[in-house]
Amino acid sequence: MSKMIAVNAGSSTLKFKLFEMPAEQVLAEGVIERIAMPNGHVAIKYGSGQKYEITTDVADHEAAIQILLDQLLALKIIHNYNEIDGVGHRVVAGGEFFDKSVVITPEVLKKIESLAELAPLHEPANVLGIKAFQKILPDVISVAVFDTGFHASMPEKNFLYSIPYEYYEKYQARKYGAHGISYRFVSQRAAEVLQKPVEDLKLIILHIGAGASICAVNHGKSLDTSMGFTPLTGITMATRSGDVDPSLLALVMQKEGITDINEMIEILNKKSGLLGISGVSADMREVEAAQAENHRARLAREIYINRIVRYIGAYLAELQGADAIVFTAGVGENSVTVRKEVTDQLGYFGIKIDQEKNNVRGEVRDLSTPDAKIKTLLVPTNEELMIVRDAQALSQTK
Ligand SMILES: Nc1ncnc2c1ncn2[C@@H]1O[C@H](COP(=O)(O)OP(=O)(O)O)[C@@H](O)[C@H]1O
Ligand SMILES: CC(=O)OP(=O)(O)O
Ligand SMILES: [Mg+2]
Repeated sequence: MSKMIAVNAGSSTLKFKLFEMPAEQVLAEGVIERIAMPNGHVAIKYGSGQKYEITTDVADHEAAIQILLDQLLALKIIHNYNEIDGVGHRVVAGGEFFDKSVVITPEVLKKIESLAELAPLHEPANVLGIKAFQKILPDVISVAVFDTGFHASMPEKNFLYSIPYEYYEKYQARKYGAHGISYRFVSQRAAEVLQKPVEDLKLIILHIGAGASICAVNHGKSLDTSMGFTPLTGITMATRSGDVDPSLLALVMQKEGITDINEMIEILNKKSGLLGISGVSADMREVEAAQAENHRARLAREIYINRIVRYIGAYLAELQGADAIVFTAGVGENSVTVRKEVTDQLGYFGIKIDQEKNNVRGEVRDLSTPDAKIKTLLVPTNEELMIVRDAQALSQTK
């Protein structure tokens, strides 16, 4: 028996689960959310039902990692870091270099650091997490589990952009997608709910959190996904723009006196999406609360819903139908109204949910009406379980 921890740094959150392995028993789990936003929040469950919760501003991911390390000891979840026998880290971008989970050696870490431009909001936080744990546990196995790995199955016609081919050959300029750890978990869990082998299913999974993307999963494999070279494109997100016409950037830069393209891309990453449209918040809960009186908050939600509907339509065409659409991640698991408003627009395809069944948060559930042609499922994601399983498997081969 051993204790292994899974560390999952998202754009607005740091999540962790400490497992007893190989039993996969969760000894403690927690989330530090609203990182770099007002009213950050820390919630940790541990022991026999104990809870630790505080509201405190969390400046950045470095501060979040420090809170995690401090609370592991302060709450006596462990008495000494040496009780941890292995660490698994979510790493968002593996490029074309990593299509599978790997043990983090100094060379691997260097390679991950060099891929930062493929996930500018995430990779630096992932690297911080890796280094922080390596510092306190230098002799313990540490494993990287990549978000892009699941999308290695995408065919060329889907991952290539319609730009000169030589850019792909020279710079691997292509779509990589993200949220693959989540898609791997959710597609398997959805297959269990549908009581069919995943190989027999066509699924459209909506991973909608602060970062948000959609994946067309054909026979258990990623066929296409909405995020691109970086996790910036696709649908509207908390602070990210999703798809925009790049020509627009030249105009905005010229008018606003922005001379550095990276500054412009940072605006698309950090000041756009729900935040940029509504001017209220990046947090869907606050945008929802404001929409009754605030036109721009309402508009932000309408655009958010529209982009999801648009991609579902595209993926229904690409997959030539689907067995189910599946909601997951922060918004997908918790927002009854987003699920309602998305599915309300998909009746044409035979997607129909029961509003009573939909009145739920964070539980596995089939939301469909009996006459729905395509099912709608709610499947909470569990990226940490996927991470720890890979860490455990690699620790056996070490
Ligand atoms: N009850 C809720 N209603 C609507 N949105 C919610 C609710 N609870 C959480 N969220 C949204 O979930 C998002 C966080 O999603 P999550 O997947 O945990 O984050 P990350 O993308 O950082 O991994 C936040 O932007 C928050 O607005
Ligand atoms: C890739 C990505 O956007 O991740 P998250 O949703 O965790 O921010
Ligand atoms: Mg996430």
